[in-house]
Amino acid sequence: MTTPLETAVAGRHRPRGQPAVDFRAVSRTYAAGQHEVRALDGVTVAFPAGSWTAVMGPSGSGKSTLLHCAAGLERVTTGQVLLGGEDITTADDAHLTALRRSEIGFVFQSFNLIGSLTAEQNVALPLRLAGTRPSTKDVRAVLAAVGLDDRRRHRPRELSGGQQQRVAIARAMVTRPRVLFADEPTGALDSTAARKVLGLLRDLVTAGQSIVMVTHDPSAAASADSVVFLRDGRVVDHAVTPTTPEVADRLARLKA
Ligand SMILES: Nc1ncnc2c1ncn2[C@@H]1O[C@H](COP(=O)(O)OP(=O)(O)OP(=O)(O)O)[C@@H](O)[C@H]1O
Repeated sequence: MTTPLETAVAGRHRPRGQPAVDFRAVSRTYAAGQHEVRALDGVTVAFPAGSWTAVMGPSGSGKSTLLHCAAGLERVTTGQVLLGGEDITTADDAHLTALRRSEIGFVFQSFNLIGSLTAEQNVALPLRLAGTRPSTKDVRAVLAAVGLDDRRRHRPRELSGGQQQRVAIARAMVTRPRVLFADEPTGALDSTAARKVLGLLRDLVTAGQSIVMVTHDPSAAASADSVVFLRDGRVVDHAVTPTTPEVADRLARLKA
């Protein structure tokens, strides 16, 4: 029998051997007065499909920039970013917008739900923005998949932080994205709610979803399949299924 989570993930982007996101010699610089800040400095890294990768590093190491470049929210200065094998660095703005709507889901630390809309209406929003008439069945299925079927008429203020983040994950998943990007998804949650959100992300990966997550929290990173460490805009370390103390230790060494 297909579980609600498997239905939410769908077979559209099941792993086909190629990375979900592939960075090839990517640099991103920003002008800062007379100077130039090199937020990403020749990053070559592949984020495997059907896998959950955490990105860690000291403050200012380029984590958010990497996530934004991967999700097509920001353009790279040099190098290539391939999303499901397609080079998005050459895409024009219209194509990039279309890709963002259909191929990418984004979850933020602060949930970013619309306060005047119910959970159901928030989840339906990406479909409306994409010009599709949302099917009540699809919206309910994805809310059921995150365990919030009984909260669909609630507005964000009537939900706990953890429930709001699960609505945000449902909203990101409703378009069945190739990659789910998460920027500190547990940063605003207490440890119980954080564990539940991390458990949900694990269930999504088990159902075939690709996830790239930025976090400062070693225990959140240890929930992922692998961890990529950045320092000064460069990939400097990589760990596969590390424990929380191993992640904390490697991070401490980067900050030393
Ligand atoms: N729009 C911008 N204009 C100028 N400099 C920027 C801009 N965005 C980021 N930077 C700089 O690029 C570098 C990397 O920033 P980024 O936000 O990617 O780091 P981060 O690892 O996500 O940091 P944090 O953990 O503090 O969120 C920093 O030096 C930052 O000041």
